Amino acid sequence: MDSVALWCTGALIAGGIYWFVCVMGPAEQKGKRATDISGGSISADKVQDNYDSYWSFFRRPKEIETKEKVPDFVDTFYNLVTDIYEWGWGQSFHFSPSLPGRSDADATRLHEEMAVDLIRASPGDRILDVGCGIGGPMRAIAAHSRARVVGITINEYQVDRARAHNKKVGLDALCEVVCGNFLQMPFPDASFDGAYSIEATCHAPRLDDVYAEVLRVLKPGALYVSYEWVTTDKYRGDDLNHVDIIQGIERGDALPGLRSHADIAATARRVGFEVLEERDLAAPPAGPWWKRLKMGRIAYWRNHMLIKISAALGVAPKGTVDVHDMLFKTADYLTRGGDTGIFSPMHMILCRKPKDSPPADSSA
Ligand SMILES: C=C(CC[C@@H](C)[C@H]1CC[C@H]2C3=CC[C@H]4[C@H](C)[C@@H](O)CC[C@]4(C)[C@H]3CC[C@]12C)C(C)C
Ligand SMILES: C[S@@+](CC[C@H](N)C(=O)[O-])C[C@H]1O[C@@H](n2cnc3c(N)ncnc32)[C@H](O)[C@@H]1O
Repeated sequence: MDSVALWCTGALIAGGIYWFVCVMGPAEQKGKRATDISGGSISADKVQDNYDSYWSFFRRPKEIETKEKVPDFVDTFYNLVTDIYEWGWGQSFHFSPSLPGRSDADATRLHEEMAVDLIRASPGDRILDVGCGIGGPMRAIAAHSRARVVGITINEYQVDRARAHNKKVGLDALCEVVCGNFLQMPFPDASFDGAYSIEATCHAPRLDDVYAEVLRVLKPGALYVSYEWVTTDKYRGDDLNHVDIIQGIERGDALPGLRSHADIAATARRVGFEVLEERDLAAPPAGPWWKRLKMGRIAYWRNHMLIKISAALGVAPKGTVDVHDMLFKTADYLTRGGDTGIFSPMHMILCRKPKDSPPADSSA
């Protein structure tokens, strides 16, 4: 073998090792690899059909999409994206302000701990996580506060992932996960000492419905904090660029319609909460939450190639390439939402259930 051939063989072997160890191996989250990407609870041969039916929700005029259909559409979305999120982002499916000199993992954890500090959870309290994903926030919050956390998600696949992670890190005694709809929760009235929702209630077709359910299951005097996805006061409905960005965010994130920051406190009061504080956690001097999205562009391209190869080899389900492509475009809309300042994923509202709150009307 001459020296050129030897060189090429060496380079190929080194490249292959790099590929498997650095690229296929540790993605954002240890334990998830490109080869593990599935369609959640959807069988591999149905992923493409489900992706197509996800899009049909947006192709029809809004009026004929009833609010009853939204939870199923959201469930389909999370079957399609959960593995890609976990692989490419981590176990917490939300944003956080970037913190100079701190890692993304630290920024994420501090943003989660702030939620549970705001509701003043103590060891032994029973706290509700409304829309818990695969439980990244739940585990950080249980470890930080020693409160018992019960999470609810509409997506069965997320329940399995969350339970597996809880067990793996020895937090299954503090963390419980339930599959259900947060618009009709399977919990008795006044059964929680506090509640939080992190970037989840934006999926509710009517915010009143989820806030009223949270109010029902809280004990009188208990606190609830929510990080809401909203349009800010910079958003102009007559600016075509603004409308394009917001519609792009809605399509790529399974949102039945983004709400204005001005609607959040009004809704909380309407259902019976006292509003203690309201603040956009993305407002200056907070570091840009979208910085992490911008910096990920090279990694997205690498991910795209990996998914294409996996799909071509029949390892990843057909349709995964389209799902990844949709997320790639969504990252751009979200970044534009951040750059223009017309969108915030962390409009924080802190509420209290009044001490003298009457019991929910069970005859209604
Ligand atoms: C709260 C919600 C989800 C917020 C974020 C966790 C996700 C929003 C957009 C997602 C992503 C976009 C680009 C993907 C990239 C192309 C891929 O290679 C790796 C995963 C992404 C980075 C992915 C990760 C999660 C998001 C940032 C919504 C749904 C209400
Ligand atoms: C973007 S994820 C955020 C998850 C989690 N809060 C986190 O930060 O990691 C939104 C979550 O809301 C859940 N969700 C959306 N609509 C729901 C509904 N109607 N009932 C229950 N969960 C719902 C999704 O299943 C998902 O777990």
